[in-house]
Amino acid sequence: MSRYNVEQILNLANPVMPVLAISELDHAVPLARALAEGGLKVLEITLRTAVAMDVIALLKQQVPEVIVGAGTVTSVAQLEALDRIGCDFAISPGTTDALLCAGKEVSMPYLPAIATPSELMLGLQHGYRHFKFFPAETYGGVKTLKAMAGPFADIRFCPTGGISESNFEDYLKLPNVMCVGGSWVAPTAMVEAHEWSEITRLAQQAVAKTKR
Ligand SMILES: O=C(O)C(=O)C[C@H](O)[C@H](O)COP(=O)(O)O
Repeated sequence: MSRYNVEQILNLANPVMPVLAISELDHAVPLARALAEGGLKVLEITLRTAVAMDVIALLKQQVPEVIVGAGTVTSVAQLEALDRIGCDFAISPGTTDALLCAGKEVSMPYLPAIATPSELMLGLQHGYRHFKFFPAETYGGVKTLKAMAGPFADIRFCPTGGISESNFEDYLKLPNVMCVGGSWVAPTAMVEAHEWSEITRLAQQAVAKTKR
């Protein structure tokens, strides 16, 4: 059983859930520690790299202060494999009927993504109340989320995709947004150059901005 439910995870992720595509296993621990030190403790490890599953298992073992989630979950087989290795939560960039069903059976929280009202309504039918909104900027960003708050007032979102230091605060002002997701707090060039203290600074900057 995961330590947290989806509501707690999204609350703890505020203001930003770093979206990470880690290509070298050696980067995982220092990167997670750098982000945690900066105040960002809920991480989305995308399954876009060959080592992603190993990264998740390693972080679960060695960095207990972070909450380790998986992103880019596109199949039920992946969801079940993540559950077996004790991942804390799973996120998809979209969803399918099969994933919505399987997400209710696994022991960790599953966050499906939507981009339209019809996709949202399919998720509602399956009992979901929290969604990733992806790709946020391309699908109307803040304006779309404001429109969704009319018919779907009690639904909460984690918008992701195209969000950066320059616009994340606009999203966090919305009552239906619990946190945003973004890769800007851990740029690939900084990770490759092992600039861990710079990454801590980016994380601190995001946290400080939202406390003003
Ligand atoms: O891989 C996934 O599962 C995704 O859902 C995509 C990521 O969340 C976005 O690619 C992050 O967006 P950026 O912050 O614009 O880089």
